[in-house]
Amino acid sequence: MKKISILGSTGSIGTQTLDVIASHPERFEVVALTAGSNVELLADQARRFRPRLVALADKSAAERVSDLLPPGTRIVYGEEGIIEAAADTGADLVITALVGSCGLRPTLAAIEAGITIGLANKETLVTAGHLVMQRAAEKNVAILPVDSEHSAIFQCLNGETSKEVRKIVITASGGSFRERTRQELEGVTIEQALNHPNWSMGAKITIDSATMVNKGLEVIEAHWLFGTSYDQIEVIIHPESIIHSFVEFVDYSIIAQLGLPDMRVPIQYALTYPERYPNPAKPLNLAEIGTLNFRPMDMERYPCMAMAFACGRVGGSAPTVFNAANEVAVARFLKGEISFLDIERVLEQVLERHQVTQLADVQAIEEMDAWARHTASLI
Ligand SMILES: NC(=O)C1=CN([C@@H]2O[C@H](COP(=O)(O)OP(=O)(O)OC[C@H]3O[C@@H](n4cnc5c(N)ncnc54)[C@H](OP(=O)(O)O)[C@@H]3O)[C@@H](O)[C@H]2O)C=CC1
Ligand SMILES: CC(=O)[C@@H](O)[C@H](O)COP(=O)(O)O
Ligand SMILES: [Mn+2]
Repeated sequence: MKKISILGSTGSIGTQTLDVIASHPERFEVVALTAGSNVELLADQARRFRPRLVALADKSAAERVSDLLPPGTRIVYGEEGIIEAAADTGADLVITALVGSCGLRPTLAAIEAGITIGLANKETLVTAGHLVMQRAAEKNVAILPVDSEHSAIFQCLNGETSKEVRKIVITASGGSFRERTRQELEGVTIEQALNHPNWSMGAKITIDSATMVNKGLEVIEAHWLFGTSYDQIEVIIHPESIIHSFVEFVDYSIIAQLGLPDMRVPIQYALTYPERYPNPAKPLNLAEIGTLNFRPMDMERYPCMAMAFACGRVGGSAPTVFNAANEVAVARFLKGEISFLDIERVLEQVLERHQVTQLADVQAIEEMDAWARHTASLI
């Protein structure tokens, strides 16, 4: 039995991870589950999967959950609690499905404990890719991608080295507003922005998809996961989200990974790697789909894509600032404080005020993250 800890079990990735686990009860044991504040769903999951420990970010939520849990379940809270769930419950694999850079310390703690990471929480790699990848290499810890594009690239590479790769091509759906011009983005609503054409996901990543920040974060994530230079990473729009990404090798062979847009496929691959098992998802029928479409990325239509590439290339503190400012801008948009187009204005203005520096440790990352959040909250 592989022992699994899920950070963010009540979210979109977390619940789908439990879905996959439930379809292979003989292979997996859930040892820890964590949530922000969703007491009812976490308690329900705990009654079903019987983890040794549950953690809630929110202390009052942790107090409320105790009556709802099976006897003997340990309850912890706060960042320390999430870290305990990541590193101290005997897990073989931690699925990091928290949203935002709050995933950084728990991920590093799991790496310190020598636990394999199934990484959905891309913000962790964007904000501190150099620290995470260096420590994972030193501790000989595998970081298995859960993000659909990165799982695709990982499967296409299949162990081939970066010197054989000509380029990595990440596909983008184009998001909720892909058929709109920039002028038509004025006045779009939260509800419209949350209506992703292909994927059902948490609110933050759905907005990121609409602004194309998601793809920008994924470019930086790919750089760290696969050691690819930014010149070797390309993004194209593929509205059907059937090809999840592809790799072109030096001999111009292209290997792609295809499937219906269902996160249970990449989630399961991380859970069972290096093996493959039947999946609760549906098979892809290309004859039924008939046509797949592609168009080039338009950096003027999607300026956040250009900003992300620039931040990745500059390196140092730039991706940390880009990520933190975006987290605040998206939260403000979702609260109705700023408009959709203001998200990119906030990003531009925070980056303009930022002077790039090197961030040597987690404390430096967190200080820069706090500066960017504060600045983004004032624009
Ligand atoms: N959803 C998807 O299909 C995909 C997601 N990803 C990435 O996976 C990650 C998770 O995304 P998604 O599942 O959509 O997000 P959701 O918003 O659906 O879920 C987030 C999870 O994190 C918990 N959480 C939120 N804030 C905190 C906090 N401050 N401290 C501790 N826990 C917290 C939530 O708890 P609660 O429920 O209590 O609020 C919930 O369990 C993101 O990084 C995203 O970019 C990548 C590829 C696809
Ligand atoms: C499912 C997944 O991995 C998301 O990151 C998805 O890629 C979002 O789609 P787009 O950002 O391409 O719209
Ligand atoms: Mn993705």
